[in-house]
Amino acid sequence: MVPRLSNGVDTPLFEIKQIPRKGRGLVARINVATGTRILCEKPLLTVQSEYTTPVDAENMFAAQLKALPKASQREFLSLHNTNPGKYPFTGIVRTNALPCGPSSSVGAVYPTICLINHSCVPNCNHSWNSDTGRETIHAIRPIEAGEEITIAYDCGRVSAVRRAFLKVNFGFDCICRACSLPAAELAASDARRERIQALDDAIGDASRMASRPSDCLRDCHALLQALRKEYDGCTVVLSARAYYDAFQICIAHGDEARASVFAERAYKIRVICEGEDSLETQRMLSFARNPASHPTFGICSFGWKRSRAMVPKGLDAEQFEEWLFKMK
Ligand SMILES: C[S@@+](CC[C@H](N)C(=O)[O-])C[C@H]1O[C@@H](n2cnc3c(N)ncnc32)[C@H](O)[C@@H]1O
Repeated sequence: MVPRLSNGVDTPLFEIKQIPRKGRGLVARINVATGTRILCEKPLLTVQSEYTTPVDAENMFAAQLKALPKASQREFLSLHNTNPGKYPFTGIVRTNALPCGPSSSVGAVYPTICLINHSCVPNCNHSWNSDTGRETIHAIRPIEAGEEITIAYDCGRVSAVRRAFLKVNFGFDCICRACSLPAAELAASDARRERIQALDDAIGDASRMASRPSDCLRDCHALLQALRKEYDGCTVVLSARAYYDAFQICIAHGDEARASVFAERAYKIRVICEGEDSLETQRMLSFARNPASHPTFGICSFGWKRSRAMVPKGLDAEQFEEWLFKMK
């Protein structure tokens, strides 16, 4: 089967194929460039995370399904179910629903996106665009013709944690490239993910940001390096978050110059991972253009006060990074 894209592009980017030990999946038909929007889909069904009883949940899904056109009902019923039995609709939802945003309690089921298998080192990013009410899939590195298209269903913790999460929430044992690494390499990957988590926690400490901003900025630098190594140089949305953290540290201390560079970098990553029409992408662009519009401008101090025009010129790449992250 060769689906056509619904966004006006007439080149079929992928086909649906059987993938060994994973059921169906999407495979690239042609080479796909980083940042390409591969899919953009409306939900078939949306799901609140909490229902009072399993029967309530099943009845709710049945009612939503009944209201759909016949073709959509067939699409929903053809989706994989790791938990068939007494509550078939709930089983399909549990196997397939993706959250509508990173911390949303609402999930959604899609006709084609739900055929994309998981990888702990995915080549695509999935994101919910609340403006358009659609889920989008973007390539976060070049994908070769014949390669499987993958997304991460989880948020990338150490192997034991994410594997347990995938088992409990999606009902499968992950066989992706990262989970199949030899023991020593898996341990190294886990150590990097532990470090990523520890750095992220340290950067999120507001009192440290106020009292030791240079340390926080250096943690952002270390976090970005760890992400690059762990995710094989892919453009991951976690890097956009790290740049936005760096932006917030600088702007809280009055430095519009560094803040504008960090927001510009966060913007460019969001364009790749989510597209120009994502609200978060647009938010980063507005901060790149006017960092002082951020509500925390100067909230900690004006100790780093520097206008946007004071971004240094004529430095080589290494010198610029040293300036940007206050390495000296
Ligand atoms: C959302 S569905 C993806 C499409 C599915 N393969 C199909 O045939 O319709 C999720 C299911 O795909 C399989 N799957 C996805 N990613 C996998 C992975 N990394 N390792 C093993 N199985 C995977 C599991 O059976 C999982 O429950």
